[in-house]
Amino acid sequence: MDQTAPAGPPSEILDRAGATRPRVAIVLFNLGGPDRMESVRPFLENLFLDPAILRVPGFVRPWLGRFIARRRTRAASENYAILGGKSPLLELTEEQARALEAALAGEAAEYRCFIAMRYWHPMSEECARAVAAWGAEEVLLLPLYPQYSTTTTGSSLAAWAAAARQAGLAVPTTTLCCWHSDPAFAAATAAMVRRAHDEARATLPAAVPLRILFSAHGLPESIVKAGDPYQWQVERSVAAVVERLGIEGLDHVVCYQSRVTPQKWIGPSTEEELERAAHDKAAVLVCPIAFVSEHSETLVELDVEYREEAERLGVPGYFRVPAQNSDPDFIRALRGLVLAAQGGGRALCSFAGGRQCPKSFGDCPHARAKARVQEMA
Ligand SMILES: C=CC1=C(C)c2cc3[nH]c(cc4nc(cc5[nH]c(cc1n2)c(C)c5CCC(=O)O)C(CCC(=O)O)=C4C)c(C)c3C=C
Ligand SMILES: [Fe+2]
Ligand SMILES: [Fe+2]
Repeated sequence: MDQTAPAGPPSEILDRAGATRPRVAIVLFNLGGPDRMESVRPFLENLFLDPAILRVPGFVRPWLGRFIARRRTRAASENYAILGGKSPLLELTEEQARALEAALAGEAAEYRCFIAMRYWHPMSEECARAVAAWGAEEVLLLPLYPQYSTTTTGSSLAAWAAAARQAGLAVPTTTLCCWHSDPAFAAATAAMVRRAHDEARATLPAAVPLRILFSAHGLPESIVKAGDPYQWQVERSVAAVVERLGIEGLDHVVCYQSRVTPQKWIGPSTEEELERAAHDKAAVLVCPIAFVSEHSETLVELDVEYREEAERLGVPGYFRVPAQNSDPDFIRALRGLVLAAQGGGRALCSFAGGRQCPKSFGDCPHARAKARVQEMA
């Protein structure tokens, strides 16, 4: 993806009244994914060499990270082969970027979205150079992870800080660390859940109960015990969506998918919840709650692997809520987050220069968790 922009001086950007408009770069973070089959192994190496992911002493990491990546390559390659030989994550993020720019057109600032993937291109270095070349006067860091984890947002922000320094990018920077309970995000997600719930209900016999499995990416339990706020924030997101749904007696549960290492991960696992649903003779509606784009863990793990498992177990129905992608209500929610951050009305957490998280974003125990990750690096 070519993020380079013709770099004109900021003063060339005028609003309708002829006044200058400040240039604000919005940096969208996501994990990234391989762009062809040959990239699967180096992508996995980047992932498992990250100290935020593989928490072992630094002298072991290069060897162990490459070893785990090599062992994981086959299973991951099979998944990307199902998706046509690459991850769709970059294209979907580019669509989100263009949709968000369109939603912000006509505002008092000139907004442009840039993408920084953590483990495959375009990564932070390339992105920071493009932001500098564009002549950004302000930067807003917006992770496409609603919940903060040291393994995702924390790792991306650390990579960005190093890349921005290297690119000589020294402009005021605001960080939107997490938006797990943002009312517009919750409302957009609830609307998607409701549509899928109604469709599922319409195809099921009245006697068959329907249970919503809010399925989030899992984490090793040790990371949560070390202070990572992710699980707590996932629970907050689910509570906000369920409240918005307002369905009395809604049968729902939070569960965790995508375990990839042998340690103990947080639970219950999505597989365990499929077993429970089979036992209870309940159909399931699976709602991804920590991903806002489709990718291998939704399109393969949820749509192929867990679906087959549900059939094998005799779960009487298996349905899925799509990821947000460029859903207009979701893009409007992102727009609201950007404007609130720029307006200073809901200035952010400790990452935003020591200011407190606003109440609507909940507690923000990130700084402590972040410090621990840096100690391990
Ligand atoms: C110890 C390993 C991993 C942790 C911890 C982890 C956390 C985590 N990941 C996401 C979101 C995504 N993960 C994706 C791919 C992916 N993740 C891991 C491992 C860990 N993730 C691997 C090995 C892979 C590669 C795919 C595979 O081998 O199965 C992706 C992108 C996938 C794509 O198709 O592009 C996303 C997105 C979250 C939200 C999270 C913790 C909060
Ligand atoms: Fe992951
Ligand atoms: Fe925060």
